[in-house]
Amino acid sequence: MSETSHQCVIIGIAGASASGKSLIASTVYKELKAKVGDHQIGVITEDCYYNDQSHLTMEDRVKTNYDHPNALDHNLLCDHLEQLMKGEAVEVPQYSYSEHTRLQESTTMTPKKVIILEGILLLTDPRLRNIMHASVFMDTPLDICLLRRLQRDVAERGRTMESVLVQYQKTVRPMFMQFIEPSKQYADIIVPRGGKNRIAIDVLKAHIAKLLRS
Ligand SMILES: Nc1ncnc2c1ncn2[C@@H]1O[C@H](COP(=O)(O)OP(=O)(O)O)[C@@H](O)[C@H]1O
Ligand SMILES: Nc1ccn([C@@H]2O[C@H](COP(=O)(O)O)[C@@H](O)[C@H]2O)c(=O)n1
Repeated sequence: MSETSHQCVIIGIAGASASGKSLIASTVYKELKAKVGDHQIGVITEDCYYNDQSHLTMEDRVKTNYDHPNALDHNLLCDHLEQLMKGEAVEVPQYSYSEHTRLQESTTMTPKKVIILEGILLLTDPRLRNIMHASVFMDTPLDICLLRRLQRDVAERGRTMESVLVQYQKTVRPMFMQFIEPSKQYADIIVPRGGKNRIAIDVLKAHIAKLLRS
């Protein structure tokens, strides 16, 4: 746990792709928002900070390793979190998984008391670990993650089944082994089974509710 937070507390949720990070973050957010309002709590997704690749051909964009830390602009993410902690609003980029580029539009994030930050490589970066007040690792078995990613990427991210399987073997699984799994050691809480783990949701809600009262 870091002592650097001022007006805003950051809770990080990391883990494999399709391990349930977005689902648990959005469930905690929606259930707390209903009680405290959305001026107190927000969610930021690390995926919004993928490097813009509009200067590359589609062929080169498809070949990119999106599971390596170099694919992400953590400098911008750290700058934004520091601004939020100082009480300043930021423009969070929007990302297109089908085009592999940043969109022209961004989303304004006003300062919040608590920000839930979710993403695969968050705990690999010491700067982000230091900013976090608490961290969670979604420890869902990889075969379940692959099944869920396959369904989600075909339904929602404009992918074919074959492209998901090729990418999984080439980069997703190897990068998980090299970077993401070893970062589990830095988590305060390890959540098994995925984004519907009710006890984990309630523990996170109780922790955040306590922070909001303080
Ligand atoms: N425990 C669970 N049971 C059933 N489906 C789940 C569970 N956890 C996550 N999912 C589903 O799996 C898919 C991937 O989850 P998501 O939260 O998007 O993962 P991540 O953000 O880690 O990539 C989504 O369609 C989500 O609804
Ligand atoms: N252009 C992109 C950018 C990212 N990905 C994949 O997204 C995964 C991370 O997002 P999750 O919501 O699944 O955590 C990551 O594993 C990248 O492979 C992509 O396919 N294309």
